[in-house]
Amino acid sequence: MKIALGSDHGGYELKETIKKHLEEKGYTVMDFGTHSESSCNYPDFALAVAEAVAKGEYERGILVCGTGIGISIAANKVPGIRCALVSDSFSAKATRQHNDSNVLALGGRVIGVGLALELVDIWLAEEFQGGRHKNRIDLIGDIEKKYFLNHKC
Ligand SMILES: O=C[C@H](O)[C@H](O)[C@H](O)COP(=O)(O)O
Repeated sequence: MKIALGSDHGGYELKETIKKHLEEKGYTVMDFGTHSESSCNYPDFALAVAEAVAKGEYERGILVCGTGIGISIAANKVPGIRCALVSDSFSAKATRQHNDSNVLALGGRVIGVGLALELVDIWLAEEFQGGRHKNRIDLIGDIEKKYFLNHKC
């Protein structure tokens, strides 16, 4: 599985730890930055990762900012992106099973490394259940069509 990673300065340290963890597990990882703890703007990295996932260049994306909130809000503006901000294992599992989330957002200033890596592993392993959940994903797609009719990545 090919995974796109991104963060701002608030998520930089955790993003680096996640990158090492995923590489050790044999995943192909592309780091879209940021590449230091210097202050930067999370929408830039959300856009880069979200577009790469929306275009199908990467199967999943993982984004980290201080809280995970800003970067998830920004990623969810890209049509086709279902970015889930997660800080517990039940939600990590459920958002794959029910929402078919294709981007995971984490808060580097919120959760510890141990929990973050556990959430990443759960989220990457879990499958979408389809069925009634597929209908709801299609309804989300309808909302995108209503507002982004002329948009192309
Ligand atoms: O939702 C936004 C993120 O948590 C950012 O990482 C945060 O706002 C950055 O804050 P600061 O510029 O004060 O480090």
